[in-house]
Amino acid sequence: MFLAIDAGNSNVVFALFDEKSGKWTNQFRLETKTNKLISQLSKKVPVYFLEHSLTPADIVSIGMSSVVPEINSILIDFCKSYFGREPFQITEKSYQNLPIKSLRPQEIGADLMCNVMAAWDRYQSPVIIVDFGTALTFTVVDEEGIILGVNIVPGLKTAIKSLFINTAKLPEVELKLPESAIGKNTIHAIQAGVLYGYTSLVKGMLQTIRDELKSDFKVVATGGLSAILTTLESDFDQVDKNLTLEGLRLITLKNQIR
Ligand SMILES: Nc1ncnc2c1ncn2[C@@H]1O[C@H](COP(=O)(O)OP(=O)(O)O)[C@@H](O)[C@H]1O
Ligand SMILES: CC(C)(COP(=O)(O)O)[C@@H](O)C(=O)NCCC(=O)O
Ligand SMILES: [K+]
Repeated sequence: MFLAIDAGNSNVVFALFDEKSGKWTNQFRLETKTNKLISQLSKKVPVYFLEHSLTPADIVSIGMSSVVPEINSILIDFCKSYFGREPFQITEKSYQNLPIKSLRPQEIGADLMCNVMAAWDRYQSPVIIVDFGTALTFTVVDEEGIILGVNIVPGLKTAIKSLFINTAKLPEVELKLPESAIGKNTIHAIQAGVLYGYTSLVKGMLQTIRDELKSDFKVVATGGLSAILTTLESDFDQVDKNLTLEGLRLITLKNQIR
């Protein structure tokens, strides 16, 4: 089995791909927070494997995408000790023989490159990938697979958390779409503001990008929070929570074959 490790700013996702069935069969998340990560890795990964009748020897290849440099060595050391092998780490060097191209390979997040790889593999046409993670990102890819640019705004949870942190009286609220766009109490006010506000942000951003480029794009949504804005269903051609994982697998494969 192939193991994908996708280290984002909130969660490190472990996902297993079974080559026989061609499916992502298992997935679990740990919190990225560095102080907890080492103990979580050594406790939770072996327990997960045991509970799912898996053994470290089932893993024949590991690919890792990280946008959190300070945990890279923790993850690599864990792979060496538990799986007995190093992960293939996605870096700017991994992009040289791909059908997609970034004009700023040292700068773009590895997760965004993975997203582009998977979306390009699927559509091979202009595409915008909207990733609902800690950050909410829009990655714009042209008809030749060249990444035209990335837009970054605070993610939904990040926006809610920042209100809680930066105010005296606002609570941290659940990410839930209220029935009315007009807040009837403080909790609803934040939920309506962030969830309806972000609905308009996403719709508006997609339209602004289309207007600027004077062309149409497929739109693929991904990320842990991609299903929360049900108000956006008609704006996406596809919602695929495994997009980053799939791209991570494809980039690892391309690099291992050479
Ligand atoms: N199935 C889910 N339902 C609700 N929230 C989720 C789910 N999966 C992930 N999340 C939350 O979504 C947020 C973004 O997750 P993710 O896309 O993995 O972010 P990142 O890549 O920045 O770590 C996190 O706060 C995570 O806890
Ligand atoms: C934009 C991001 C913070 C998104 O991270 P995430 O929300 O997945 O944790 C990450 O892709 C990153 O650090 N990128 C570097 C800058 C860039 O992509 O241009
Ligand atoms: K991510």
